[in-house]
Amino acid sequence: MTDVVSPGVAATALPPTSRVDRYFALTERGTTTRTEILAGVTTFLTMAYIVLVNPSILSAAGMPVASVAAATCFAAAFASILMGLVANTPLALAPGMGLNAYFAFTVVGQMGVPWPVALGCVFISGLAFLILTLTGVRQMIVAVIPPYLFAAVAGGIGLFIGFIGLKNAGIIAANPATFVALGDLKAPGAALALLGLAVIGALSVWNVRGAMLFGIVGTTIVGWLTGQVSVNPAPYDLSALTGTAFKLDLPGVLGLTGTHGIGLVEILFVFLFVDLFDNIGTLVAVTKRAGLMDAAGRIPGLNRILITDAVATMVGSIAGTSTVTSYVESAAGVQAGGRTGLTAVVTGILFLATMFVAPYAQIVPLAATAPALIIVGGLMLLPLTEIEWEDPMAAIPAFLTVAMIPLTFSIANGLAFGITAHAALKLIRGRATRTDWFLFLLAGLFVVRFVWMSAA
Ligand SMILES: Nc1ncnc2[nH]cnc12
Repeated sequence: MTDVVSPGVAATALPPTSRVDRYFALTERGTTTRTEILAGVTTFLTMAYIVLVNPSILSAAGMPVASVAAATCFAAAFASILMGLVANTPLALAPGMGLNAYFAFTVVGQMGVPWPVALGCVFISGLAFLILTLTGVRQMIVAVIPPYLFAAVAGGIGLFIGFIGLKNAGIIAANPATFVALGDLKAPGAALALLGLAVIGALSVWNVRGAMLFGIVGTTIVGWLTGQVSVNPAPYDLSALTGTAFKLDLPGVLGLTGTHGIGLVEILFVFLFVDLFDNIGTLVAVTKRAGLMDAAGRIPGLNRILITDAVATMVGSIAGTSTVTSYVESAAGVQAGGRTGLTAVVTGILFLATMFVAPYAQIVPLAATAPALIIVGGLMLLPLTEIEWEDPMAAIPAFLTVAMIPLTFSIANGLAFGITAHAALKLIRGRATRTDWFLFLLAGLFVVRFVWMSAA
């Protein structure tokens, strides 16, 4: 997969009529400005839930909700507009589900890293992503990871997100005998979340654009009517929007030594690898659906897309949010006819406009964002269908990856189990080759990590 198309190259059958047409190659790709605008609005509606859900997750790390909402809008706007202008692809971006949970619950919650330092880690992982892409090392890494592990990580993250949603809703609860059990469904929060689940589910099966967004807003209104939501009508202070901007602590990252030393390597590794996995998986899914892949199965402008992603992650961390990634929801815009970067630019402009209502994100209760987590989690299971489950060489590492991510509440553990099992089975089956040295290096590091963790 290499960079084969530049934006603005327009070998048209019909002469392009405007500069916009020439820049985005609208006529060449058989689309119009109107179709692209509609597609951009469609993508925005399907992914706008992140403006409410991301702050609700990152607030678990102690980050201010209004500021994270603003940072989410800004990062999504910046990244989507850049993607449209630089890579001319109908791909919108935003802070990714999965890594936001890893950021809040594992890095800050379990490892005790302060959130500004965690933002510093996100910045460095974005920089590393950029360097790996520019030097071609990324291609080498992708080559040693089998496609089924990409799929398994995506599915495992889907279960992880769904698990967090069910837990946030109180639909499941801790149980000393069985670890996890059914929660009290009559509790107000659980009942409200179940209602939200029903509403989003119904809107989704009716193919309503913005099902997720309307479901969250509708659930919040019901929560308000039933006295579960306190709405503070005071006008908001615009300075609240900048509570996370420029707060990243880079020197603090270098200070993560001692007990955090090995943790730092792991944090950077997970941020980097999951961003890489997320992007490649999403790109394949969306460009395939848009018919933008070339005959050899290559993604046009791949390097530009990944460079944009890396820069977006760095800018997002400066604004105050976890890793920014290409959104699989962009497929909705593609379904609506979007074929060029103009679609992404329109989505980005809408995110920019949303920034000014960001402080109201605080009104939305956990019970209203939980149903979105559950449904997004379910949708992220789709890549699991690509795994050859009848082949134990694939099924065993894939299952370990899928199971360990939610059950250990850690993407890192799932990655570690999957990659180690893949390497071990390759060795046992006598299929290891010299070109697999990087795979075995990774697996070796994971084994050292497991030994170190159990000794700690
Ligand atoms: N991590 C992620 N990757 C791709 N699409 C997403 N949509 C929401 N979160 C996503």
